[in-house]
Amino acid sequence: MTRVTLLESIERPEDLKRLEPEQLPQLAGEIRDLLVSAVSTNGGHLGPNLGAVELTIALHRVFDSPRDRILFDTGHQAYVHKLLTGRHDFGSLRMRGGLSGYPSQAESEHDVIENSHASTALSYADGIAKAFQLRGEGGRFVVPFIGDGALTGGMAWEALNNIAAGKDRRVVIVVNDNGRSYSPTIGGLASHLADLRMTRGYEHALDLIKRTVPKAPVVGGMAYDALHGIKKGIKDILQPQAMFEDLGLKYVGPIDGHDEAAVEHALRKAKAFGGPVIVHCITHKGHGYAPAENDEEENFHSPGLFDPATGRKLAKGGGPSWTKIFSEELVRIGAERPDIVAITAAMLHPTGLAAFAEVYPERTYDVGIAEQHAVTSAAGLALGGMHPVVAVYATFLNRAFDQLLMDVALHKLPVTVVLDRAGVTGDDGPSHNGMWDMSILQVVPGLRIAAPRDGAQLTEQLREAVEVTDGPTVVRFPKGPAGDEVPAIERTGGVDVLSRSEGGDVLLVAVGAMAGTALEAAKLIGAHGIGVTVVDPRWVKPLDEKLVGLAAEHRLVAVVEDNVRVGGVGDAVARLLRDGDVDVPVRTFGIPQEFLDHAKRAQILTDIGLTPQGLARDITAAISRGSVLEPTE
Ligand SMILES: Cc1ncc(C[n+]2csc(CCOP(=O)(O)OP(=O)(O)O)c2C)c(N)n1
Ligand SMILES: CC(=O)[C@@H](O)[C@H](O)COP(=O)(O)O
Ligand SMILES: [Mg+2]
Repeated sequence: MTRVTLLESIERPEDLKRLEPEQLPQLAGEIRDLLVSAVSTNGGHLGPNLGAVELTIALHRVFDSPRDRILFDTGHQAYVHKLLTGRHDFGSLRMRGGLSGYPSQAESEHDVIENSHASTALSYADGIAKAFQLRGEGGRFVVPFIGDGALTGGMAWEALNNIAAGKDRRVVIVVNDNGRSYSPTIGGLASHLADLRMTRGYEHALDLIKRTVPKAPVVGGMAYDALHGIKKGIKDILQPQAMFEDLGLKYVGPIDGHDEAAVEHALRKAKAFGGPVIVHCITHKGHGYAPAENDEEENFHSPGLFDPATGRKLAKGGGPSWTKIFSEELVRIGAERPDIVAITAAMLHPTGLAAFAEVYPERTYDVGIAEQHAVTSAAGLALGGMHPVVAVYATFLNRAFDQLLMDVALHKLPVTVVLDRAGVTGDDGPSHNGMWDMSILQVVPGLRIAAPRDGAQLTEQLREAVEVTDGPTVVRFPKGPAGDEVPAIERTGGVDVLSRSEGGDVLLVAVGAMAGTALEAAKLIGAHGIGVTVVDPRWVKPLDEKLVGLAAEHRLVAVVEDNVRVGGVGDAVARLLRDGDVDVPVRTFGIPQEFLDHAKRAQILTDIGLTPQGLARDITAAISRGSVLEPTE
């Protein structure tokens, strides 16, 4: 007879509410064991979820999801929420068809925000609270759960400004303050939160007073006045939450976020307040699993596969990653160029800037989860004579499009943006794929885009990019190992010819890291007697005019890119040929115009035909029919 664990008995939040307080530590332990086991085999986020166990238990015991809406900012810390709302199959975590690593409306009525981009939850909360009020449902609570890192994002402060204006809207903001994004959270807000953390005794002192006041013999108003005076004194001396209260937000805290009873007590106080409240909880990222608790190198935020017994990470294999190659080359460039400075948006290690920061700490800036500020502060640095390198994941650049367009490109400033995780990333779900950059950036006047095909080209094109002085440059590459070098047989203008074959049927334009796939596809197509020439444009904006002459020698141009087809490099090639009066049909092979469900990168590339076999099949079909298959969008 297998012992039914407490967790197995919880299918709905109501089951959780029925547990006795003394059962909750056992439940928390079971949850932590499951989190370590599941993430060690499937990947995902461990530190953030280990730190959110007691908080999430308390949230679901105090509030009534889904009547009350509990929102998770960024969503990477929602595994406990999933477990407490009946989703226990964590063996399927991040697998195709299995549990998403983020909230998913398709999975549960308890889930709201699917977007993994940080700093959005408070804006959603403001909107939902307004809707509740307009619909006469003002008694429902909206409970955004936001990390200290996400709180450094500008949207969060835009939202706080608006939430504070809704005095009678039931918004209970839970700040999960573990002092870290990946790295320790930076900036003035972080130090203010740290001040709040330093007054941990503040809330206990107040609670102590409250607990003693009813018991104190009532000797007229004197006792109350005396105690009230002590409370006011404590507030004046210890009260550091002026910032929030000056915004018009009631502040409760700081609370020990691993003391489930204390969190429940604070949440019930906040619930009773009847207006917008901030409940500031102090937690420890990785709490309850030693290897994740002492995570100075940010290894357990999103650890990949590891041995749960020791915490030792399992080797990923496959040779140096694109990120590592970029990281090492930037250090070399930094030694030659004192004007080079590096900027990260709270992702120093994941974007490979840690090595540069190690050598040039005074030339490295972590601006918090604030991509918009990162880009416009880079414009400022460029105006001051520096050449900033802003390293972000491609999907997060969407946040800073206007800043790149109007603060950098309009002023023709020398800023280099390095986009890691460009293209399909896969198991972090639809909002993490870096699949839009080569489309949205097409419209930025004067901006240049490099898509290196291998590590050697990454170092070469990064150097070319930082040499540009009359406008922004972008260098984009995918997640994971850079793989083998892909040599060119010749360079014509700025275009590298990777393979030629007789017959001149197809000009296959391979964009960036798709070069290896394109060469394999060319071999498969060649077996059908179809001549394929494979070229790498290297810089995909602006495109090199040499492509016009090369296209004119062929019957079909096929463009392969790890980007959405709409408005991508394929469309730019078609425009180039039209402008050059070359009437050769162009077929684009890329990512369809849809949000991609989570799965492994390889699975998704297979689904969308971006494999040697898929490309050979589709290109052969196109050339055989002699037709132009318009991109189906
Ligand atoms: C706009 C944006 N930039 C960067 C990221 C990458 N990212 C994911 S989680 C994270 C740190 C979040 O820190 P915090 O909000 O404090 O949550 P914690 O992990 O500490 O629980 C970052 C920077 C993101 N999700 N969204
Ligand atoms: C939630 C988030 O934005 C990141 O933590 C994301 O999971 C990145 O994962 P990789 O660094 O493994 O690409
Ligand atoms: Mg944090």
